Amino acid sequence: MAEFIGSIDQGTTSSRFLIFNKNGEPVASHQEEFSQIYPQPGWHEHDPEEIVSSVHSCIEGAVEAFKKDGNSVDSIKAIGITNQRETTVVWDIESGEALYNAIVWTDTRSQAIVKELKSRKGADELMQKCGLPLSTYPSVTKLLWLLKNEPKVKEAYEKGTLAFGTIDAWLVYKLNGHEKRVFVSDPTNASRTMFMDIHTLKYNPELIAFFGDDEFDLSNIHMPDIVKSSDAKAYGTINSGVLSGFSLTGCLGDQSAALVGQKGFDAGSAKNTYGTGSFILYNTGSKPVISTHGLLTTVAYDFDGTPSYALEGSIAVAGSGVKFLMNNLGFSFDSHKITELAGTVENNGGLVFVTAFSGLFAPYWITDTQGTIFGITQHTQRGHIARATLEAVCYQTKAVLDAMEKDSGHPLQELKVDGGMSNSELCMQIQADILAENKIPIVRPKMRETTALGAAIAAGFAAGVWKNFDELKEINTTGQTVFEAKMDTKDSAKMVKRWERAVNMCRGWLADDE
Ligand SMILES: Nc1ncnc2c1ncn2[C@@H]1O[C@H](COP(=O)(O)OP(=O)(O)O)[C@@H](O)[C@H]1O
Ligand SMILES: O=P(O)(O)OC[C@H](O)CO
Repeated sequence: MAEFIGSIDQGTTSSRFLIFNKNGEPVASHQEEFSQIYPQPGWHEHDPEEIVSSVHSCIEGAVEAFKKDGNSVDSIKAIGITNQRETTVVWDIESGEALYNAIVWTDTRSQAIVKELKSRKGADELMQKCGLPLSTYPSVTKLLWLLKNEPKVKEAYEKGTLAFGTIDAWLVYKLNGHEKRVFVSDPTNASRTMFMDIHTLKYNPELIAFFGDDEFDLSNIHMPDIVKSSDAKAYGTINSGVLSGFSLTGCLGDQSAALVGQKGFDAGSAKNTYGTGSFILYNTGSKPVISTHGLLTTVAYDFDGTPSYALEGSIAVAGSGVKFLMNNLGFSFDSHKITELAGTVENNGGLVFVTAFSGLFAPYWITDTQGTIFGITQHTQRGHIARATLEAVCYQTKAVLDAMEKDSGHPLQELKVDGGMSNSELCMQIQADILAENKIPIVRPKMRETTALGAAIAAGFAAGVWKNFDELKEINTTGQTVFEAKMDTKDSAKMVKRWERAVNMCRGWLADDE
């Protein structure tokens, strides 16, 4: 009988469930968007219960389509999970009830907390221990904000019932059902909290102590056990719905999952996923490389207790810039149309849009700035703004790749791409043009659900559907599109220079008391 693997992909803007065959082809899928809550400037929340219900509903939708095609549910051998990372959920371990909305990775409300943490003794050593710089991005600063500002969270802390987890841990806990108390996280997710030692893949008591204070001892908070990304038992089973009783056997943060789905298993391979944000991961092999050029160190995957690591360039705004033009400025109702609009002009007309809605992440890490458009004249059209929005992510990608080259000492051979925004031919051509001097081809696979595929691979390994990387070699190799620079290197360099000038000019916009 044919074997299939299910994959839950819980992203920032939507949840999906896909069912893959052994050749890595999706045979059924269902996707649902859920509410984006922006209570104040810089704040971004999700309803944790809505996230769980959207996942259940995607499973029902995809399985229904799967059955309609004459397949039997019993042929689904395993289920994997992949998820938006850093997004923080707190709940009461006694009741299983969430105590606050999930604080999303993009949220910048913890800026004052970050500033205070930076002044603490030992702040300079954090990077060496956990691979992440202090910023509003990792989960820990969101957790601290919740402890200090939300009475229900403080109350649970005082009772000793406060549970903290990222979306993977929350989903696994809820899909298993509260009664079972399956409370686990994989290293690719746990490495984004700042509590995990990047060298040992275990919680580091020194890190946990660093973030505590006289009021809060963080070692008293329930945190998920860190287990391998591929594990036949640790993630439990789904307890309700059409896949009730089916095992969850793999879990990867979405960016790691995309690297796996792109089969970036060799040191030196790299991918960029242009989703809500854009995240470049460069496989560094079995040793963590601590960046000296503004990148993060993260776990690529840990299938068998011998982890692979990656250097990461995290860009906060990619597709969310496109959504901003649609939802806030009313440019269009469809992402695809934004690309069309960008194509109505020949170039950016002198416009640079620094899309620093959450400050600027890698490799700049500028916190005292906000989104800024430079170069508006009476010549400026909506098309220029659309184009500058696409270009912004491409410039940041170049800056990240240059940093990667410096950290690794090796120029990149090719950049594999995926994610919603990679559907835009224009955006991918702009990316190749902006990388003209680097001469890096952009390689886009035909099947672009690589994040979901990565989680399916993690789950499939534990269930014995695949046994090694060699068996995956042929998956998703036909029908790739390669984008190469068409722009003159000098023109490309001029554009990049103007971007860098804009980045420098937008520093310091936010005053200390803001
Ligand atoms: N043709 C397109 N041109 C530009 N942006 C696009 C296009 N198609 C999708 N997007 C953008 O991609 C994002 C969704 O990508 P996806 O990989 O599903 O993200 P996530 O996993 O973060 O939810 C949205 O922000 C959307 O606006
Ligand atoms: O939702 P995405 O695909 O932009 O990914 C979110 C990242 O995991 C945040 O670190």
